Amino acid sequence: MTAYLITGARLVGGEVADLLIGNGEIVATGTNLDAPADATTIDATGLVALPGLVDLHTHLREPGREDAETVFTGTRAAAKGGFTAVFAMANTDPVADTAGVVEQVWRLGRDAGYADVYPIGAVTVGRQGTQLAELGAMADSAARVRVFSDDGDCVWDAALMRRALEYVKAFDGVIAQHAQEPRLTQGAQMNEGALSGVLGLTGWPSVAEEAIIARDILLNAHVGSKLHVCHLSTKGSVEIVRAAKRRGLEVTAEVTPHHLLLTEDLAASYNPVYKVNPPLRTKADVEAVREGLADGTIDIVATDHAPHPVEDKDCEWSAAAFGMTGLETALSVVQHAMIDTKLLTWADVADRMSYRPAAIGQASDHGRPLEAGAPANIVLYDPTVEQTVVPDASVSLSRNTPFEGMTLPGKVVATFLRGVPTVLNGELAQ
Ligand SMILES: NC(=O)N[C@@H](CC(=O)O)C(=O)O
Ligand SMILES: [Zn+2]
Ligand SMILES: [Zn+2]
Repeated sequence: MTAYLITGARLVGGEVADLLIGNGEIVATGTNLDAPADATTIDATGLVALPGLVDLHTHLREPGREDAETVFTGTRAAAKGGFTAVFAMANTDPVADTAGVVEQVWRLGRDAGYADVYPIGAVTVGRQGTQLAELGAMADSAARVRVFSDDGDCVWDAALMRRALEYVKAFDGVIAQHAQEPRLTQGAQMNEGALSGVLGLTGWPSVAEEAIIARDILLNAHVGSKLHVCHLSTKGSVEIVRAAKRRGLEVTAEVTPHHLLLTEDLAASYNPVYKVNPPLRTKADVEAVREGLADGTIDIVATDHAPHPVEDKDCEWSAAAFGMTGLETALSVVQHAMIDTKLLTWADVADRMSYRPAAIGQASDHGRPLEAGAPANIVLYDPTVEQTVVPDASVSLSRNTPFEGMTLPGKVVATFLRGVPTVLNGELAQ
């Protein structure tokens, strides 16, 4: 295994240091390190060194929709975005609701070698919302599932949600909820407000998200388990989570890069690339989720990378699939929305995109400070360059990025997974 000496990197605490990598680990950090003669030196002057990013919410689409993405292509996109671990959502075909399917996804990730894949198990059989899936069998499987979600759909039945929260206590699992009250969002196409009226598109009201979040926080307080809120998108949701945390109630929450940057106005184009669940909201909501992420109310950024093939997006708005890709652009969007606005520091970004998602998902090899003895999961990032987003430059199988044509700051220069480069000089290494 090649040893690497990374020189002159800026660590998240602000200090400039060298990092020596060998045998999959960080051997030493500091200056004038004693590198073996055959070590490959990487000049990281001017680059930020972050712990490998961890995405708690990725759609890899395999099995079933290999025309949109596979574990191989999705983890390549992850590596290009600086991620060393991704949690793969269960809304595949077949649904990841058994030990067999989650083990298959886990193995595909291991064989691809671009990022560690942690399968998320479905909460209910077939994500149908009626009967609990084999949560214990998935937890005990080789994939060691700890995060469960019916994402794409809400676990709407309060009794079932309660039982799921109770059940996962046995193995310290967490239920990640897609908070969407189905009766309030029937046929919903975009954020509900003045604009949805003008555009003639059925609205998805904020209260449909907030009502489920409030209910689940209370349910979880009642049973004493672990609740995680997926892709929180409204000002009211931030206020509910903030109040719950003040009261000492256990809940964690995520926001996507697109909800940190984009607003519902984009729907006026009727271009389905901007159609996503939950929908893009208002400027006030964007400001609130930024503040929530800055003050720790929202724990993490998660991409909700949701690749779709052209035929599912290149159609009339109401017929198009919900979802946007996001792995390759996540760090640049976070720099633009949160660092360049002085709302977060690089140390905060390490916290929101590596330490905390790894802790919530119990990915113990990941989310560790860049110190001697830690697995060498590292991203080297150049915050000084700018790039214009070109969908065809993506290594994902899908092209549905809402950031097309935007010029965003930053570039991932290198990604290391346990000491092996998955990205070098800004390109996939293998
Ligand atoms: N976010 C989306 O708009 N779509 C996701 C499902 C989901 O995350 O709810 C998908 O699987 O395509
Ligand atoms: Zn969802
Ligand atoms: Zn999702």
